[in-house]
Amino acid sequence: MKFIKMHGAGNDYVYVDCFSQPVPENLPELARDISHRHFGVGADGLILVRPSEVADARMQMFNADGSESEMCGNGIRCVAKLVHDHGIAVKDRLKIESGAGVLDLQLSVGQDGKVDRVTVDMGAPILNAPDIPTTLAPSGPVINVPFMVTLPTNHHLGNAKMTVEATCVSMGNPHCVIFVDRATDELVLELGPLIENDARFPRRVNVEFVEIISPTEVRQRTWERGSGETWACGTGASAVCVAGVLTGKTERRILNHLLGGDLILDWDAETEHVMMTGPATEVFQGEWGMS
Ligand SMILES: N[C@@H](CCC[C@H](N)C(=O)O)C(=O)O
Repeated sequence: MKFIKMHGAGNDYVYVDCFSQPVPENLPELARDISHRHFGVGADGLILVRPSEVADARMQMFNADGSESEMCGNGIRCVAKLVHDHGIAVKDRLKIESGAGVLDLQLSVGQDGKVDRVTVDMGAPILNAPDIPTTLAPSGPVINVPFMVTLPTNHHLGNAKMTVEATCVSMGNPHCVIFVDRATDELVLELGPLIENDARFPRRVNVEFVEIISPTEVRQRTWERGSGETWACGTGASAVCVAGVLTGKTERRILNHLLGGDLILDWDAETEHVMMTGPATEVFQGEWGMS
């Protein structure tokens, strides 16, 4: 199986072009094996680029633990680059089908004729609690809702309880945004997995810890459902843009600094759609097979 390793702001996936070869079998198992940082290629997950009946291509994505997600913001920018640079559809506007519907993408082509940046119309956020889904409210939006987490008994702080404020947004996939003074390792690496797997999120959740730098600039660290800490999350950055406006902390257009690079987000007041702009990079190509 031929593959292409790509990343968007350091959020790295193994991409498989299923226009030129058959769709591989046992996808959850393949995602786990190929994503392994020591025994595989190493990635945050696996993304298939498949033919679509309604768009230029269809993206199907799996996290590193083999679970399938509806949508990947950094991934869809790389899918657009792959579709353009590898000759599947050489256009500067593309439609890509995902679990969150068919999205419109505007490609920016560098001097070498290859795509270097992509703007994605991420669509309108979903704010109704049962649709996110979360049980933090019976219905309606979840904004700054106190959320108590009990640390495990073997934790160095003991069986302590911590309360954070959760603002929940779905961008096709579920996100819990928590504004903090400092996004420390302790918060991201210890609270992240507890919140991801909390019963109040019936389909688990992606967790964003966000520092406000100014009303137009934030810094984000992400604990992703199914992959752990990643260096960026495009749907998460979009959810943060929406959460910042809902909580009155930021304006509609923000610059978001993530561990692996920057994204620009704009929650359009007229369309209610979130526009996300960021880089897409091809790292290398390879072949995966049993020898
Ligand atoms: N990194 C992605 C999101 C990938 C899927 C996520 N872990 C989930 O399970 O929903 C992004 O850039 O959006």
